[in-house]
Amino acid sequence: MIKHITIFTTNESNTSSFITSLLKDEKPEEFNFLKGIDTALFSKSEVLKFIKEEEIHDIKTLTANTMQSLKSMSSGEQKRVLLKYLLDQKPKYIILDNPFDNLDTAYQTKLKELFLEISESIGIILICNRQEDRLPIASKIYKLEKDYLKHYSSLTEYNTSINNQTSLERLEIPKNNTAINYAYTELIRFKDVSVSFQTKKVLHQINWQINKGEFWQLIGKNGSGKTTLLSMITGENNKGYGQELYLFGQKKGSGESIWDIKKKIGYFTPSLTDNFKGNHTIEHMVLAGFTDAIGLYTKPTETQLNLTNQWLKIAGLSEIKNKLFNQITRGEQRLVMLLRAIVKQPLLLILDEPTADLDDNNAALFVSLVNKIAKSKQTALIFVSHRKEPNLEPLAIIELQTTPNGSIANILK
Ligand SMILES: Nc1ncnc2c1ncn2[C@@H]1O[C@H](COP(=O)(O)OP(=O)(O)OP(=O)(O)O)[C@@H](O)[C@H]1O
Repeated sequence: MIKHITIFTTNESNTSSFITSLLKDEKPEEFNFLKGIDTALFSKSEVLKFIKEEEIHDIKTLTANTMQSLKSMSSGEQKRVLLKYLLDQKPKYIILDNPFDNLDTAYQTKLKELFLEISESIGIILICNRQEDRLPIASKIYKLEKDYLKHYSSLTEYNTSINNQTSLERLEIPKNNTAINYAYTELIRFKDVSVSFQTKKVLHQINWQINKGEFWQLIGKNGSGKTTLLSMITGENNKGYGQELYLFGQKKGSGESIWDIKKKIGYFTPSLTDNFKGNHTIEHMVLAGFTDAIGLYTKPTETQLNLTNQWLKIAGLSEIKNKLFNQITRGEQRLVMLLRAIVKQPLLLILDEPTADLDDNNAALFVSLVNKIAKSKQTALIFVSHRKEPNLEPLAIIELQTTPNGSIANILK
């Protein structure tokens, strides 16, 4: 008989080593039934494996039917081609590692239906750290506590075991008197900006103005152009040349320095965490945000030390500030990276799917810190997310809506 299993994880769980153990010959006892059985893995790490294979060995497995490279696909598109490939292999079991992360809500709904449909013939081992991601098919429920699997007899029993701790200390956001002095209201302005890649039209006549201290949420389906839009602000994309794109008052391509722009922007996306080997202390990681360096190479000023410690206190990380980055949990790492991006008090802070792969508790903590930063009005924010994060309080929403000519922008306030 096919088994369907749900394993709830938190950011304290050793999820990746647990998944590796499921695929090895020596499995946790409860999973011995997988021995010798074809088992597929649907996860972000598998996408990365195929990207590497394509880049290093020029092997196009997931993208065999397209000219486009896997790396240049949007994160949602990458997950779609991976799932199609895996299901074509007709596995007996499939491990779904946080399958709904990075996917738009319409596709999440479609996927849930698909998983229910395939569950007739394929066993599903769902690993998820958000409650809303569970599927109504599990015959067994576990929670992975570090490396230990704890069994629950029902979902109700699991639910009552969770303790929610979501508030941050009621402390004031520190003000950095050495932050960039900027006298104007307008930070960024797109006027009828369009972008295409070869024949693919991605953005169509975008009009969007971001003013000082505003809190924006950016939403839109997978592939609608959110990352492309952000990359035009951060300077990683030169499609803005010759168009009416104004970054901090300067027209794109009018001789502005990319370093000057970067100084005014804080940027965070979860994959940035991978750039850090983790052998710096938390305090040093945050301090290094003043210079955007990986480690701390210059002696910090008294003001920088002071600000860093105030931020650590707000995020509740003061007591562990001397721990190494690789010794703390994923949720704590995420908060540290947020502090690192905010500590210099940039004019604009971009958070690209910052809560992906956080558990409910840590996502709520992260969101409450973001709301706090937004309320201080010292920094404008753009928060990209597919999930409806409860309690997120943006001032306005910009939605990219796909059309055959590329996505148009709808401003929802
Ligand atoms: N260098 C490139 N070459 C070809 N197509 C590209 C390139 N970069 C992006 N695209 C395409 O542009 C479209 C927009 O991609 P983008 O990553 O901006 O979407 P997104 O809204 O961020 O998606 P997601 O929510 O899935 O992350 C996608 O269809 C993508 O495949």
